[in-house]
Amino acid sequence: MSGAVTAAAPAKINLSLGVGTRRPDGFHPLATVYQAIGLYDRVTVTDADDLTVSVTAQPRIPVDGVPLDDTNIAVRAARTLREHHGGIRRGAHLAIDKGIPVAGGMAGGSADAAAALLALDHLWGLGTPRAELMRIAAGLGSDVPFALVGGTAIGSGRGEVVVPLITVGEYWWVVLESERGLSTPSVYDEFDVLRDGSSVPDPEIPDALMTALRVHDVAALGASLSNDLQVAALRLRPELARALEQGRLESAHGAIVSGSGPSCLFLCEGRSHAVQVAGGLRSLDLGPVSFAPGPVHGARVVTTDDGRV
Ligand SMILES: C[C@](O)(CO)[C@H](O)COP(=O)(O)OP(=O)(O)OC[C@H]1O[C@@H](n2ccc(N)nc2=O)[C@H](O)[C@@H]1O
Ligand SMILES: Nc1ncnc2c1ncn2[C@@H]1O[C@H](COP(=O)(O)OP(=O)(O)OP(=O)(O)O)[C@@H](O)[C@H]1O
Repeated sequence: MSGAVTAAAPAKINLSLGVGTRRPDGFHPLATVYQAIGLYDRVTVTDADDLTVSVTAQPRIPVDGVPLDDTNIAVRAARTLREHHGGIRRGAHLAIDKGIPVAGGMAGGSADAAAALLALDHLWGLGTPRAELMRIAAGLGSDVPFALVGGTAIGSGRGEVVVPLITVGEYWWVVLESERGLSTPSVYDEFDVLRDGSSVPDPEIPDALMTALRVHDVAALGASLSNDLQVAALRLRPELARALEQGRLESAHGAIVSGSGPSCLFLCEGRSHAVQVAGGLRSLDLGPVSFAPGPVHGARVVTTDDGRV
C-alpha cells in the first residue's frame, strides 16, 4: 500500500494520581484515573526507504526538546512494530505535528507513539490485533496504552494496565502550559526524596472522585482531584503554586498540576466558563493558555490517501 496515513492522538490528564513505593524495577505502582482531552498530536506517515522523522507544532509549543533521531518515541514505535512482525524491511517518514506541550506532563510523546503505531499498521497493511498493539504500547512507555484507549480509564501497575470507565457528560479544562518542560524521571526522583525512604500503602483511587464521575458532579470532581506528584513538581517549579492559586481565584472548580507537570489544569463548569477562566489567566501572562473538553477518543487513523479507514 502507498500514500499518506494520518493518525491523531489526544493529551492525557490524571484526575487522580496515587503513587506507591518505588518497585525494584525502578517504576512506582500507580492508582490513577486517566482522562483524554481534546488537544492532539498528529502523525502522518508516508513510504520511505528508511525511518525518518520531522516535527512541526502549533505556534505556542517550542519543539527544540523533541529528538529527530532514533530516540524519538515515534521512531521507537516504528522499530518495535517492525520487530513484532519478524523484522519486516519497511521504511517510512513520520511527520509529527504537535498540539500537546513537550515534557508538559500531558503524555505528548506517548500520543505520538500511539498515533505512529496505528498509522504505520495501516500504511504497511499489517492488521496487528488490538491486544498486540496494547502490549507493544506498554513496552514503549507507561502512558502509551492509555493513549490508544482514550476516554476516561483506571490505570494501575506502572500505569500500563488500563481499564476503561463508562462516564456521563463532558468536562471542560483550561490548560496553562509552561515554556520550559519538566523531566518525568526527575519529578519521580524528587517525589522519593520527599518521601524520605518511608514505605507507603499501595495507592487507591478516592471514592469521592468515582462518585463525582458517576453522577457528573463538576464541583465535586473539582474538589476531589488529586496528584501525589504535585508536591514534587512544585518543589522543582515553585512558581506553579501561584498559577494554581490564580486559577482558583478565576473561579475554577479545581486546580491541579497535570501528571508530572509543569502544565496546570483548571476544571470549569462548561465551555463558556472555560473561555472566561482562560481569558483571566491569559491576562496574567503566566504562559500559553488553551482549553479543551474531555473525555475524547483515543488514538485513531483520521485520514488516508486510499480512503481505507
Ligand atoms: C507521570 C505519568 O505521566 C502519570 O500518568 C506517568 O507515570 C509517566 O509515564 P511515562 O512518561 O510513559 O513514563 P515511562 O516512559 O514509562 O517512564 C519514564 C520514567 O518515569 C519514572 N516512572 C514512570 C512510571 C511509573 N509508574 N513510575 C516511575 O517511576 C521512571 O523513572 C521511568 O524510568
Ligand atoms: N515524539 C516526541 N515528542 C515529545 N518528546 C519526545 C518525543 N520523543 C522523545 N521525546 C523526549 O521525551 C521527553 C518527554 O516528552 P513528553 O512530551 O512525552 O513528556 P510528558 O508529556 O511530560 O510525558 P508524560 O506525561 O508521559 O510523563 C521530551 O523531553 C523529549 O526529550
